Amino acid sequence: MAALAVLRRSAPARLLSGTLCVHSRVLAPWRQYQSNRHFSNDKILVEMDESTGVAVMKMKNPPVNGLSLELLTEFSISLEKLEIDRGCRGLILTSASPKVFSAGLDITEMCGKSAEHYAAFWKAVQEMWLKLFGSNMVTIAAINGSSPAGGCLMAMCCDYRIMADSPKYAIGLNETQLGIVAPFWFKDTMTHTVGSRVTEQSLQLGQMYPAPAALKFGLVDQLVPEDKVQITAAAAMAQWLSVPDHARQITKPMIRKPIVDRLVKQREADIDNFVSFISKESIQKSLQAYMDRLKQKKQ
Ligand SMILES: CC/C=C\CCC/C=C/C(=O)SCCNC(=O)CCNC(=O)[C@H](O)C(C)(C)COP(=O)(O)OP(=O)(O)OC[C@H]1O[C@@H](n2cnc3c(N)ncnc32)[C@H](O)[C@@H]1OP(=O)(O)O
Repeated sequence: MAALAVLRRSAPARLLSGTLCVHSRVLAPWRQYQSNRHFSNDKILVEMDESTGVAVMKMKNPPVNGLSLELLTEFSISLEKLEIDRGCRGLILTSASPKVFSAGLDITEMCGKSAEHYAAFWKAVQEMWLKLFGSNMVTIAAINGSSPAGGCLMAMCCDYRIMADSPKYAIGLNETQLGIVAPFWFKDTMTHTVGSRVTEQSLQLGQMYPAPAALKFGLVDQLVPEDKVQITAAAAMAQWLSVPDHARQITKPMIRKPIVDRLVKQREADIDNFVSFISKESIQKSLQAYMDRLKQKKQ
């Protein structure tokens, strides 16, 4: 059975093998899911349209879709299920909460916890990135609200980004504003999306771009009225899926595999680096002060 699976694995799956070895389309796992082709965990809701082969994945971690360990774990499991399903060709990633796509990493996961917890958390962040950035499927981010830091990272992992056209919503890698540093693979993802010059400036300043500015820099590909984000994502997906899968799936890793491999080669060192950085007293103080500022903003 395992040998058969290897034989039937698609070429791109082999190209991305290593940590990303789940991309064969040899199973029919919808039989494992509910018959209505919806499946849901606490933090992730997936609706699969069998007629189009498109899955819509909604993050649902109110109030701001903080990327907690639980959400990240459920995300990776759900994505893996879709990845091995031959009937699923495209993924639209969006938020179940109005106004926020994702507030990025859940800061409470990085404050006042043990080294073991930080290591497990960071491994889950890496896993999310490896799976989403390395996906064989067409991936479209339907950004229906603000999307700082880890939220921006998730959107940038996708092949195409559609954002709600409102200056109220901003997107960017704002880590330096928190006194922390976007790791090299966040930086690589942004460079891949908008190029070196914009990335250099954005990362140093921790710049958040209102939607119209994000469009100008190519951080997002399209702006549409808020109530048209989902339907536009579906239309864009249909266009992407009009390209034969095999050709598109061989093309995508030509660009992405070297970026993926950089992290794969140094995953453990990257985890150690994160744990040692985030455990520093000065960094803990910065994060705590940032959380206090977020809370004060409301008063
Ligand atoms: C070596 C490498 C080292 C480190 C690398 C680490 C990389 C880190 C990546 C990250 O993603 S860090 C997270 C950065 N995220 C942010 O800065 C976003 C902060 N949040 C906001 O800007 C806003 O909340 C918003 C997303 C724009 C939404 O605004 P809104 O007005 O709708 O909500 P409000 O601000 O009132 O927040 C509601 C509630 O949620 C709490 N909150 C917000 N963001 C986070 C978060 N990222 N993690 C945890 N909690 C968060 C906020 O405090 C409020 O809580 P309260 O109701 O209890 O007051």
